[in-house]
Amino acid sequence: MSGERGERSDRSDRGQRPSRPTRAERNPRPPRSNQSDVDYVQPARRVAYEVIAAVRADDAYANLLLPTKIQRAALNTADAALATELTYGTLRMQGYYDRVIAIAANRAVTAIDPAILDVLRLGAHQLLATRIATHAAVNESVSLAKQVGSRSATGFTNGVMRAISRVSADEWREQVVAEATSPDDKLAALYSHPVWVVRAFRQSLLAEGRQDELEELLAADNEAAKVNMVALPGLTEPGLRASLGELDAFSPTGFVLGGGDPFHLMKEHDGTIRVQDEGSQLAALTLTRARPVKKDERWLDLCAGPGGKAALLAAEALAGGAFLVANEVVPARAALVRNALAPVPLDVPVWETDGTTIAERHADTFDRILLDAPCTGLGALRRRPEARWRKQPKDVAELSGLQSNLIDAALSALAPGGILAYVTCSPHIAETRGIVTTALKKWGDSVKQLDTASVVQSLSETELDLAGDPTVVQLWPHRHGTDAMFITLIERTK
Ligand SMILES: C[S@@+](CC[C@H](N)C(=O)[O-])C[C@H]1O[C@@H](n2cnc3c(N)ncnc32)[C@H](O)[C@@H]1O
Repeated sequence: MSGERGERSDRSDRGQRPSRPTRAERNPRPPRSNQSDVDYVQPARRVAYEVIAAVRADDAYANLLLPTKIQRAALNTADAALATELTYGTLRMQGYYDRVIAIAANRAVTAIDPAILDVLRLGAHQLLATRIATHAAVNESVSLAKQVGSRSATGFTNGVMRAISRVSADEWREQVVAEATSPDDKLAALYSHPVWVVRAFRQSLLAEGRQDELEELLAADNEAAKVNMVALPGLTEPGLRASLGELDAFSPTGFVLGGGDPFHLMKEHDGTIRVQDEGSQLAALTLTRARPVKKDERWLDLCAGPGGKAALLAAEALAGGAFLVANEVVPARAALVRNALAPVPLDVPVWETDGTTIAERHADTFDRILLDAPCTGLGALRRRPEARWRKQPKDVAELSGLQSNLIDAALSALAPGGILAYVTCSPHIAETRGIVTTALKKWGDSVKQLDTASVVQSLSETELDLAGDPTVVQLWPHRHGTDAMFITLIERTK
């Protein structure tokens, strides 16, 4: 598609470091009353396009870049919601839309100019998953193509968009399924996940005897996550959660925000309420409430950045009379931990050491350790729309080496009788049960797994539907409405 690789408009954004406004932002086109004006791109669509392009070209994170773009473009509430839906919807369903585009364009998507492919992905989303009028979706996609591609790209975009619009969403699903190369490829296509992720999820569900839930799980990843918040226990009024939203089904500290800007609320309450997934709250509380806290216990959050769980641990340590240390190897993330801890009136040192070396100076020291391990994040795909396309099987292999070293270090740093909570926001077997099995083998009768399911059930507001071996708890978006957090408690016996 050489003719489409022409001059691009100013795409100076660099994703994670949004700094200079783009030319379009500096000189926004005023809305025109003439709908047939093919140059006009509605600001919400432009913002969505710019984020999608920055995610592809600059490895930007949509959840960080989008709010900045929305603010710069001064979008009103309705347009901000539209830009968010278009961005997240397009990025999540990118794998599916690429299959549709390949059929409609009669060429592999790898043969399409990436900037034009972004235009087509955004256009396909509008045609197949929104109520946006066909003419608006087609015309504005062509306008965008004109601005980011060459003259011939305009005709190409027009042709592909019209081809997509001629067939209903249901018929497209049939065509895409007909081209799938295997049953797993069919699931990957329909639910827009990479095949290796589909297989990894099946393995995780299989470990619980719940493999029949696979399609439900894949579908749940494509739903927008609710805004879940934590109210730090002991630092907020008991009735606050109910006054701000709906109480969480399981977490005794959480609620689903009823409306309004969560960050504004967070400021208003001096950081004692903050955005936090319900599963993350359960993970932190599983450690702090596994058994009654004795005064002066020593706690460690080994991989604390950006500090969401550290803040909850600190509130619980304050209530129980324990000491807490937080550790985070990346200095910028350690700064975020300090910010997260600021609302809790407890002196929490924040160390910046490599967690794998923690036992060199602090062996046999801590009564409770949270190891919320660096992981692929495959359990949080609802909230990180592009993550599924960015992660690769090799990431699992790399991370599992680090996870094994961290769990060993954490077990060495536990005092005899102390408890480790090993947690990941990934359900991948290699990052969860695999890591734990290896550590248990290595440590023999010096450690034992605890009945983690009983601990989680005992602190939960209502009973959770948990399956399989009770020494591990796997939460799921489709079953619990949480991220797919994995939690297990291990006690050091000697
Ligand atoms: C899953 S995140 C922790 C999330 C955190 N518990 C929270 O709730 O906000 C894992 C963290 O581990 C950090 N990390 C990675 N390797 C590490 C190491 N060797 N030692 C300590 N921290 C590490 C990462 O920078 C990342 O901030």
